[in-house]
Amino acid sequence: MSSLPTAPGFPPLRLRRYAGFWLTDRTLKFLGASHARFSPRPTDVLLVSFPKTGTTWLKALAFSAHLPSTGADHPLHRNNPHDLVGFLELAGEDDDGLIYEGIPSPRLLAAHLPYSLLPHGITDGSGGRIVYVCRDPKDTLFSFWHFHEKTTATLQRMADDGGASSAMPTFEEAFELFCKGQSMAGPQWRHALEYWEASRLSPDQVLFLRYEDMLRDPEGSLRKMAVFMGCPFSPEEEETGVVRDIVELCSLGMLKGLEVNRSGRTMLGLKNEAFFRNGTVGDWSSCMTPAMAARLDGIVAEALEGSMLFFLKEKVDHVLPYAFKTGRSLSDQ
Ligand SMILES: Nc1ncnc2c1ncn2[C@@H]1O[C@H](COP(=O)(O)OS(=O)(=O)O)[C@@H](OP(=O)(O)O)[C@H]1O
Repeated sequence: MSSLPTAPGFPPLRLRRYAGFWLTDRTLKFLGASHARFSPRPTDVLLVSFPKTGTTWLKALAFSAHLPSTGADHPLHRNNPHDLVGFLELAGEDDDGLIYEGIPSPRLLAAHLPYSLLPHGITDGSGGRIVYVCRDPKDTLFSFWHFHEKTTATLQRMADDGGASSAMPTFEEAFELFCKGQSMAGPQWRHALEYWEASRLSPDQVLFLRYEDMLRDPEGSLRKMAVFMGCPFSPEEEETGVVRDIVELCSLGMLKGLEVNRSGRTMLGLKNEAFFRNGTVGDWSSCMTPAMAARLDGIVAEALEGSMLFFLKEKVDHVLPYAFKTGRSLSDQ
């Protein structure tokens, strides 16, 4: 680790560049152990996201799709989604590495790791399916900014790197770091591109979703996920409105209002309330000037030029900032 390039990141944690990504010391420290100790199963479903792109929502929806009802005894009424679907990265931190071994199949797990840094047993096609969600980088940064305000102290404790700064950077400073890709698991565009390429090469193994599309059509997105995860809704469930009920239960307004999310903390010590804010598209415009937005859009477009995934500013119902086109592979860049 000490030989890797190091730099400050946003949130203000020391990051090291490894295999093209900026990772925290904590992630790097346990990465090898996570690979060694985690045994993928063909029935696993892994929910992957860059931080602040829809992880919490994806966890709630995927978890609920596996349950028969949304009644008062539903675990989401008493648990934050992060405590129902654990992060794969934590397997390396567990002393005996068995935290996920006791979960019966099919297991539902999550990760913020780039595709190229997932355990090989997952990416070689024998380790189950991956659902990936991506989001407009401008909204991602804005969301991170607000999350950071609420969680600085805990994030620093979690970082465990001694290199964290306690100072809250200005939005402009955070923007500069984000533009350089210096955020947890950044750059975001490279993270998304790896999963986009994997989804094109292996559509049965990787489902690529967009947060903006999920907002526009939550029921359709949930159905798509359920089919992909191997638990499609039956005609009876459709008839009784299960899809609508799950979407309602997992909506931002509903989850945010639950007592557990207003007062509790996740198992990692983060305030539950910090995971729920506005959940909209285009919030970035309250903090980012048009010039800043154009610069970030330009950086992303340039980084992805000629590749398979393009983030473009498109105004289709104000929720489709992306367009995709085919081109050369990431490995060619
Ligand atoms: N249920 C639901 N529906 C829609 N949107 C939701 C939901 N839950 C969380 N959010 C919004 O997602 C943003 C947080 O991102 P993540 O969940 O990826 O955060 S984390 O990586 O798990 O820390 C953050 O976005 P912003 O509102 O833009 O900050 C949350 O408000």
